[in-house]
Amino acid sequence: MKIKLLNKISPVGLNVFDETYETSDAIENPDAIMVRSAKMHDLPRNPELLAIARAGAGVNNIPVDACSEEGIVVFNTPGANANAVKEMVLTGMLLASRDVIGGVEYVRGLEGQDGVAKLVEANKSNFAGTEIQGKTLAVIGLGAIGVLVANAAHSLGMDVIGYDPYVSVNAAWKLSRSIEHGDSLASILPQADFVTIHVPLNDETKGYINQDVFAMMKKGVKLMNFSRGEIVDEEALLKAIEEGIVDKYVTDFPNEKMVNQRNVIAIPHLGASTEESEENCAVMAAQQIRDYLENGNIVNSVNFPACDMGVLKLPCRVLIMHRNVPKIVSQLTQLIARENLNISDMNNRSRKDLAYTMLDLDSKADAATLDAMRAVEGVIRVRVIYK
Ligand SMILES: NC(=O)c1ccc[n+]([C@@H]2O[C@H](COP(=O)([O-])OP(=O)(O)OC[C@H]3O[C@@H](n4cnc5c(N)ncnc54)[C@H](O)[C@@H]3O)[C@@H](O)[C@H]2O)c1
Ligand SMILES: O=C(O)CC[C@@H](O)C(=O)O
Repeated sequence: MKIKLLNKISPVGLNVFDETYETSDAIENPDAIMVRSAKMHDLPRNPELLAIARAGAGVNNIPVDACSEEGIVVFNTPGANANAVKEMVLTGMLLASRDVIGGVEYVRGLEGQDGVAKLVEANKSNFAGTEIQGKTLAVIGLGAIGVLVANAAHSLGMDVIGYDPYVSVNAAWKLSRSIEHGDSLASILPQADFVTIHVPLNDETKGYINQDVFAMMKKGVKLMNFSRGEIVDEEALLKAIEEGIVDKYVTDFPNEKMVNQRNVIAIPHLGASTEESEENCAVMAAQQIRDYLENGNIVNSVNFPACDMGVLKLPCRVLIMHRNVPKIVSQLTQLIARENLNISDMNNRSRKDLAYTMLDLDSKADAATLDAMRAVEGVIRVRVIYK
């Protein structure tokens, strides 16, 4: 099996692959791709490609809809880098509260001067600020990262309110009971001294923090964006800075416009850049790819349903990706029955308009049966794994 690496992937993750795998950035016609932030929308996809694993959370760099149409499973690694991002958000809030960066630059500028200790005491008030304890933090998006940030901020003495119209049961369980939640942005933003955004970038959230949303915010708010640059409307942001609504904007997504703006602290996308997080993401992504290539199991996909039949023990497993419409499964099983093949076990799962069927057979399926399955209307891809 050939795994193409589109970004630097932690070697600990690559160790998940045994000697039957080849991993490199130079591979052509891969069976699977491992990627971090590389933009894949304009890259060609070879017909053999079965899976793309995003060693991270955001999948906006991957053409997910096109992959679904081509029967390519897209995985991500939910939660694997959440702690790293949480720590960076806390750093961002502290950097926005006192001018630590300006202060450090000031001290550097004193090189070669006499009386440095006296000078810093005379000028330190230029870099003083406020504490985060006792302030109110609004968390937009209570997923893997939002929950960790909310709980950590609460334990540092902040009052925390959150908003997430699609919050999962799992995330809700993890959220500290002291954290309030609102039913709209308007219900959480007016009282917040700090706002932090933890939502995916998609059609709904592009430009989410716009002029109307800035108008809901308290004057002097400090805004953290460790999600994606495009979630914040930059024109509206610059206006909000000008008007004193936003006191500091801390972003992990610098661009040409943001590199040197007043009151903007731009960090070079370091949210997930820790040894621990890179290892966690790479290991999880590699394990998911291996399980899919070797057993056809789908865990943590963002386009196909979760479907897991464990390690393949029978002679043959047929994997069918298809539309979630009536009569497909019955047609597939009839084709198997026609050849007198026995289905020992099966699983069928759906997600929106896509479905996935796994069939464990007591003997090998012949090429003609597999081709007949491929010809069923609504079938996207048929793959077979032999033991
Ligand atoms: N800076 C970095 O290095 C870094 C690292 C990891 C993730 N991220 C970004 O952070 C995002 C969130 O990561 P996560 O691991 O917490 O993902 P997640 O899927 O666990 O959580 C996202 C949450 O946002 C919520 N949400 C979706 N639309 C919303 C809306 N319109 N309003 C409010 N909430 C909404 C979802 O219900 C979900 O609970 C990722 O999609 C990625 O873009 C950045
Ligand atoms: O891979 C990275 O360094 C960043 C990952 C991050 O943006 C994510 O969405 O998980």
